[in-house]
Formats: sequence, C-alpha cells, structure tokens
Amino acid sequence: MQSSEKNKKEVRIGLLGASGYTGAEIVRLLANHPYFGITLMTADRKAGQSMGSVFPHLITQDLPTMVSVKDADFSSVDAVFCCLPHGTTQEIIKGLPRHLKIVDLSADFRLRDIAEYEEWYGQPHSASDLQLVFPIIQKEAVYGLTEISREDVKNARLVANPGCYPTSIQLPLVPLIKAKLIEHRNIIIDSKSGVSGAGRGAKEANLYSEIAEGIYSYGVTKHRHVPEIEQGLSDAAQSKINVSFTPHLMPMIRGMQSTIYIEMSQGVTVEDLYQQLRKSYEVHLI
Ligand SMILES: NC(=O)C1=CN([C@@H]2O[C@H](COP(=O)(O)OP(=O)(O)OC[C@H]3O[C@@H](n4cnc5c(N)ncnc54)[C@H](OP(=O)(O)O)[C@@H]3O)[C@@H](O)[C@H]2O)C=CC1
Ligand SMILES: CC(=O)N[C@@H](CCC(=O)OP(=O)(O)O)C(=O)O
Repeated sequence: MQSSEKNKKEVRIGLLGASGYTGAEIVRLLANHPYFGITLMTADRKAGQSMGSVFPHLITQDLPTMVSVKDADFSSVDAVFCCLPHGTTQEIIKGLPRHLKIVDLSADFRLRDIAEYEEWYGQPHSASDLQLVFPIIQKEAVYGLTEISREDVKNARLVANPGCYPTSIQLPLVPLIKAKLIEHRNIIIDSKSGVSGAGRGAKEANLYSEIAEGIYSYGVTKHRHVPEIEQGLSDAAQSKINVSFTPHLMPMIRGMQSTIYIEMSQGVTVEDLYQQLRKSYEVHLI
C-alpha cells in the first residue's frame, strides 16, 4: 500500500520513539489495521534512517523515514503513540499540539501522586516549568488498563499505558479484590521478565554474557513499579494495599510470569478464584 493510500485511512498515527522495541511492536500491530495509518515516525540517534534499516523484519512496510522529534510535523497526525524513555516523555508530551490523542507507553503519567513519582523515579519533573504543566496534563490522563477501565480509555485524550509487571499483577488481582475473595494483607509477588523489557539501548547489565544461563532479582523492595501496583490494587479495594514485589531477569528475550501469593478470604476456595477470573475475562465467541 502506498503512503498516499494510508493517509486516507481514518486515523493518522505518529509514532514517537519508533526505533525502540515498543515502537517496532506498535508498527507490527498497526501494519494491517483497517483504520490506522502511520504518517510520522521519530527517533533520536537513528533519526534520518528508515524503519527497515533498523528492524529488517519491517522492510516490506511502506513507512515514513524517521525524523527527530524537534523536526516533527504533526499537521497530518491525529493520534500519537509515545514510545520514549520515562522522564524524556513529559517534556515532549507537554509540547504536543492539543488536537492529538496520546497513548503514552512510558511511566510518566501512570501515578496520580506527583510526589510519589518523584520519590520512586528518583528525579524531579525535568523541565523547569513542568511543575506547573504536569498537574494539568496529569489530570487528563487515564490509566489504560483496558480490561478495567475500557469506557474511560475510549474518551481519554491521554492514555497512560500500564507497566509490564503491573499489568501482569493487576489483571488477576483486581477482579479477586473487587469480589472480596482475597485478603488485602500479605500479598507477595514474584515476577520474572525477559530482557526486552529493558529496552533496546545498550546496557552492561543486559549483555548476553551477563544474562545467559542465569537468573537474578533486582530492585528488591524499591522497584519503580511498586507504587503503580499499589495504586491499582488500592483503587480496587478502596483502601490502602501494600505488596511485597520482587522482579527477576530471566535468560530469555520476551515474556513475563508473575507468581502471586495471597490469603483467601474465609470460606473461599481455589475453585472460587478460578470461577471469578473466568467470569471476569469471559470471551463470548459468536
Ligand atoms: N520494552 C518493553 O517491554 C516495554 C517498555 N515500556 C516503556 O515504553 C517506553 C519505550 O520503551 P522501549 O521501546 O523498550 O525503549 P527503547 O530504548 O527500545 O527505545 C526508546 C526510543 O526512544 C528514542 N529516544 C531515546 N531518547 C530520546 C530522547 N532524548 N528524545 C527523543 N527520543 C528518544 C529512541 O531513539 P534512538 O533509537 O534513535 O536512540 C528509541 O526510538 C519506555 O518508557 C519504557 O519504559 C512499556 C512497556 C513495555
Ligand atoms: C527487564 C526490565 O528491565 N524491565 C523493566 C520494566 C519494563 C516495562 O515494560 O515497564 P515500563 O513500561 O514501566 O518500562 C524494569 O524493570 O524497569
């Protein structure tokens, strides 16, 4: 399909941070989508390159050349996916034209409490005037765990896409908490992730020789996803929930497993938990 035909599709998409792992995933998901066409792509170090040269498996896709965000023209864009590092994202989002719908994959708009963001992410909001701008944008953000807040997501201007570990933990626990099947205390979460979760940027700790044939825990007691997990579970419970969460890095590229230990409410059986999860995520086949 030619770019000109793509422009006729209903929703014109800008992809910010297209040259990273999540950018490539968005391209894959949108490639044959009937309503979306990609009209703008940005990169940082790889600005000026084609997507096919960065990700050879996408070479057959007819995509615009990646440009730097500062050179991006949003006049032919209706919605953007932000696939940028957290911290960087706030500054870029606050400068985007108001007509754009935004899906942000970073962590910048997930936490309602800005003080909590600064504490767990170990950085103030980066632009000097952002303290003024951030609360306004933050109020517009909907936490985009679709299964839990589908209607809010539909109408949002800014969707804060949940983190990987928090997704794997909230999807099973939120329905059980709402149905009062589990206790709010002593929730212990043991999660395992593949290495692509750390992004494509080169880091010593993610070298093959560091990762292969081993497993290690990291961020013990202080991983930045703790407040996000607690925010979602506390919302479901309508009271404060604290969790013990330990992530592990596995010698694999993709994938995630979270094993969650809970106390069942009095009289509840394991079968009750399964029934509730089946009911909550029932797929109606036509
Ligand atoms: N990897 C995963 O499984 C998941 C990641 N996320 C989150 O999504 C976001 C993107 O992650 P991921 O794709 O893995 O990251 P990558 O490191 O793979 O890609 C980051 C992208 O942002 C660009 N970029 C980096 N710095 C800047 C900057 N200062 N200004 C403009 N563009 C910049 C990079 O350009 P270039 O390549 O040219 O340097 C690249 O396109 C992160 O916030 C991450 O936390 C969310 C869910 C899952
Ligand atoms: C293996 C690894 O490093 N994982 C990342 C989380 C990846 C993820 O998808 O979460 P975000 O959307 O918040 O980036 C980490 O532990 O920080």
